Amino acid sequence: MPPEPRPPGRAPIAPLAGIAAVVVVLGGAFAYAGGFLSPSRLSPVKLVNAFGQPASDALGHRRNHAKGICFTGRFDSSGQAAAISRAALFAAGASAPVIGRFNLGTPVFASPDDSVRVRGMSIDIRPNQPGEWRSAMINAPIFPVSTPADFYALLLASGSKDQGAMPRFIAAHPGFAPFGAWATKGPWTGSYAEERYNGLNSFRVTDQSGTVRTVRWSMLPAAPVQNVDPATLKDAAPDALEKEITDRVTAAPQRWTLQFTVAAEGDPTADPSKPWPAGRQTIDAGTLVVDKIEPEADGPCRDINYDPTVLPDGMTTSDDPFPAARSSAYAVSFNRRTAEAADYPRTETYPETGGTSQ
Ligand code: HEM
Repeated sequence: MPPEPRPPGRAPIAPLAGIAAVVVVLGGAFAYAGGFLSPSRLSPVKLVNAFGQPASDALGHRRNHAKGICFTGRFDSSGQAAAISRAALFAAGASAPVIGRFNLGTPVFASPDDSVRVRGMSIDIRPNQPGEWRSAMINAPIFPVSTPADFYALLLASGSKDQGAMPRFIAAHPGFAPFGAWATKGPWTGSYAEERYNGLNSFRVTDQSGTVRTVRWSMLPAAPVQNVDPATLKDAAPDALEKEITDRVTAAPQRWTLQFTVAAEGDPTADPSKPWPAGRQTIDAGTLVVDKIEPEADGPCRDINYDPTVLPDGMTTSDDPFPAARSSAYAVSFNRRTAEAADYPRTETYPETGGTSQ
């Protein structure tokens, strides 16, 4: 049936008002999500901005852990973690390719290798089936703060020109002391290959029967650890760590054991600044084998976002608030650096990622 003709002079107000209402609601939702309606709320944009603006020659790089080098290899499961997680990559005999990145915990891309205390390892395990797992770990044994809000306060204090800002932060956050002690008095190594990398955040794993446990994990190096005087690192070239790991892996693959630690009742699972008591159950889940190093500019890790919430079936986030905060902050950093890709051009396209993976 054809529609009845509308009486002359009467505009279709109701449909237009409906569209306007939808636009207002959507605009409000975006403003809320962007933090414009609550300027005091900690947003991912504020967190990322707190790392500071990159120098012009650092555009296109990560907003933290900006300096790094790519590796590829594989993860060979021991089968032992199948007892706590049904994730396919932990099944006995499973093996999956890995794209990873050794990195330094600094927003300053041009930092000399000896000047940065925190070293990181990022892994993206990609089985040939659903079940990808990404993790970004550091060599510190504990995190400096308890909450994302305290991390924001730490970034503001450490970036402040006010000489008193850090002492005031430390006085107001006594939980910072163990990290401070590690950072100032802990041992140094002369190689990415000799570091133990710790996930620090707590996650939950679910086994085949549906039982849920809370875990943290670490990568334990197979290479013998030789502690060095940091003063000797100062005499080395600014990119000495990158050259050393390239030479070492060219000579022989390097290995780490992925070890899970299972929380007991009452352990502080929501606070990565607090270690769990010694003697907790540990499970050696398998071996990470690193067999190739590539410069980041043309390497397969450059365009990966090592978002810690990319988890396979059999692993989920826990009551630890950091992974969600990290996920949203990493997305902001990823979006900025990929939008600046022209400032950090590739010299070739990496076939596996096509240069556009996330
Ligand atoms: C709220 C807390 C945190 C914030 C805001 C934050 C922020 C960031 C940002 C913006 C990046 C760059 C991401 C990219 O462009 O892809 C990054 C990278 C990284 N972060 Fe965090 N981070 C936090 C906590 C942590 C924790 C707890 C760890 C270790 C346990 C960690 C380890 C790393 C590592 C290893 C990388 C390098 C990842 C890569 O190779 O792409 N971060 N972080």
